[in-house]
Amino acid sequence: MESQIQRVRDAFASGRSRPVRFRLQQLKALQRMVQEREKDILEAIAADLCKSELNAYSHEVITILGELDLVLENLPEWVTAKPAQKNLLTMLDEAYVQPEPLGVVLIIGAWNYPFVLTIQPLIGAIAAGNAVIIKPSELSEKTAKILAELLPQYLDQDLYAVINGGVKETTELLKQRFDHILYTGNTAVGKIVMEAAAKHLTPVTLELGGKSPCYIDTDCDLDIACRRITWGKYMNCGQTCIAPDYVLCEPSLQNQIVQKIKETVKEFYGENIKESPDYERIINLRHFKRILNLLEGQKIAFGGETDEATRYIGNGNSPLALGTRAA
Ligand SMILES: NC(=O)c1ccc[n+]([C@@H]2O[C@H](COP(=O)([O-])OP(=O)(O)OC[C@H]3O[C@@H](n4cnc5c(N)ncnc54)[C@H](O)[C@@H]3O)[C@@H](O)[C@H]2O)c1
Ligand SMILES: CCCCCCC=O
Repeated sequence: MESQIQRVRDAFASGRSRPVRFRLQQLKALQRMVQEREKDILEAIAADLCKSELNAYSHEVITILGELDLVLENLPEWVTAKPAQKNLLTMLDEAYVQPEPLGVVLIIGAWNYPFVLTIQPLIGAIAAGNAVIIKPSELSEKTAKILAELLPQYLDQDLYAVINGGVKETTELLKQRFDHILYTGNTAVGKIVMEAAAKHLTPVTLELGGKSPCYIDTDCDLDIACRRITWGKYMNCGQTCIAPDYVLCEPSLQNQIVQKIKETVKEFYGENIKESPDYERIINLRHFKRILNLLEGQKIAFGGETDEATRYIGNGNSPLALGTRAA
């Protein structure tokens, strides 16, 4: 691992990641990879999360193509030096702000949107002229595998390296010095990443978890509110960082909200949700059991059917639909 990182560091030191022309060329190669290998990418995401082709494309691929278009169009302007305001100390100088690459960047991806959450930071890191070590989540193993297979076929192999592995490998990686770390995942591991980075005074960007409550007021349009909440909660079977976690409302609205969400779920996924091609599955058995534990002792409003073999939880990984509590 150390020699792999040293190879990436040497490639950065060679200076070839810096010219804007090179960055644009690498980003176009990444764009080509997504376009040419779309089928393989969608298959890998589907295998990890049981995502339909349409969902995998609209959740993950379309975002990346949009990000690439944005960066390809704007990068030349973004990297141009901008005049800086002068002061007493710099009044005789030519003063400007010039964006510079940081060096070797570590990207640690998460499993819930395994392609977009790994490739989006990669686009930014390449655009800024950095070299990159990419560590996809080991939980979404098919996507991790396809990234390790495809990226070296399209990108400079010395500047951008994929290192796959689990906690052991990530722990080893974090002992090394990086110039920036971008991590997406849970808060507990976020603290581990920040502590490891602090040892080298490495700056970090941490995209962590949290709670996303919804509030439905008495003057809301209930149909629209319930439709939007259902969409946000059931997308990717609830496995989205900003999926609604719970709904706060006047007690008088509770039954109507549960009823409207039930109806919307049926409209979105049909009578037999288990057979719906649009309804995903929980990423692994550990998370499946964790969610079942959360449901223990709760009042189930509707659904609740489970199938451990396929990690199916009927009507969603969703206390909203599965349980209601009076305020
Ligand atoms: N803010 C955002 O944009 C965003 C996006 C997606 C997910 N999330 C949050 O991420 C969380 C889900 O992610 P997760 O943590 O389950 O993903 P995960 O299990 O895939 O872990 C994330 C990464 O951390 C590494 N890792 C795990 N344990 C480690 C350890 N002990 N030491 C070092 N590295 C370790 C893994 O190898 C993986 O690459 C949720 O809380 C979700 O809300 C946030
Ligand atoms: C449509 C892209 C959703 C990305 C969500 C990231 C958090 O889980």
